[in-house]
Amino acid sequence: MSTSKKTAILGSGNIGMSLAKGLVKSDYCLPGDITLTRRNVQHLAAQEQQGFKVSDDNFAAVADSTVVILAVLPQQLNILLDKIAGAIDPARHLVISVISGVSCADIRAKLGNDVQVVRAMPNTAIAIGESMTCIASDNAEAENIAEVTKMFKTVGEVIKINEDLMTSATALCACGVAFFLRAVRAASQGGVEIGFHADEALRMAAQTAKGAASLLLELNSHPEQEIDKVTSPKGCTIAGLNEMEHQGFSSSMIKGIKLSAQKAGELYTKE
Ligand SMILES: NC(=O)C1=CN([C@@H]2O[C@H](COP(=O)(O)OP(=O)(O)OC[C@H]3O[C@@H](n4cnc5c(N)ncnc54)[C@H](OP(=O)(O)O)[C@@H]3O)[C@@H](O)[C@H]2O)C=CC1
Ligand SMILES: O=C(O)[C@@H]1CCC=N1
Repeated sequence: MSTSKKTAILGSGNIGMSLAKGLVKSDYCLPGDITLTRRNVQHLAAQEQQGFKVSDDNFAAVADSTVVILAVLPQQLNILLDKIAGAIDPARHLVISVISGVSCADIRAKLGNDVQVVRAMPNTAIAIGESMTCIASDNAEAENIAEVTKMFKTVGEVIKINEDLMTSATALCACGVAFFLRAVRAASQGGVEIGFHADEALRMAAQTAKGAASLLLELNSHPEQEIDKVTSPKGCTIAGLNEMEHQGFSSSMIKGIKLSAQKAGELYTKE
């Protein structure tokens, strides 16, 4: 990949914008290095004010870039690929796709067999540099994989996985943000029931969740190891925890993740 940071983010919705914000916040590149596209370009006025280039012309955005990030919905992809195919130069462009359920081979089938494609599965915490991003490719050169890893490492953690695990990564890490947020919301609702105002309950639940996750990451320990330290014999933690398990807490999380992974693999229809 060229050392140029000129990047086109095609499809600047929730994840495309989160990525753009994160890359600029981490000083990976400048707003002016990034062209954001969407069809309703009027919604990008604020980003234009911040120095990003904005456009509804995907072909021109690709022609002006070396890195092309695909960030539209799976059902919007084929129309987009048909539009940009003529602007892609395999010798110049690296294509990165964050789209769920679409393989590198699916993208090459539309853009040409020589195009190097890397799939990346970030999550919305990328906007604040806290993403868990999984990357995979079946044909990109080591140098390009290294550059994509560097890019996403500026905005969180990166793991390289086999492409056949990308739909699983989508469920666990990308959808996972929503799953953990719902858990935090539920905890805060419990907090209101036992006496706290909603705003303080939410703050308390969120910081507690952050601390719990940090224990695992910083001590490299297992959840049950840390849980054992909290559950005093005959105490209130084990009483609450066991009641949650009787109500299916772990089971519902596991079943939800399995269904999400299955659905992630069914989002794209080849044409
Ligand atoms: N949201 C998330 O947390 C994550 C999402 N993903 C994946 O990222 C992709 C986008 O998801 P998400 O951001 O949630 O969806 P959004 O609907 O928020 O974003 C999609 C964007 O694409 C734009 N768009 C649609 N068609 C075109 C086109 N032809 N040219 C340019 N822009 C276009 C839309 O704007 P307009 O209608 O104005 O064109 C919209 O802003 C999906 O494939 C999803 O699987 C991956 C990881 C995490
Ligand atoms: O809900 C979705 O389909 C996308 C993919 C991962 C996160 N959001």
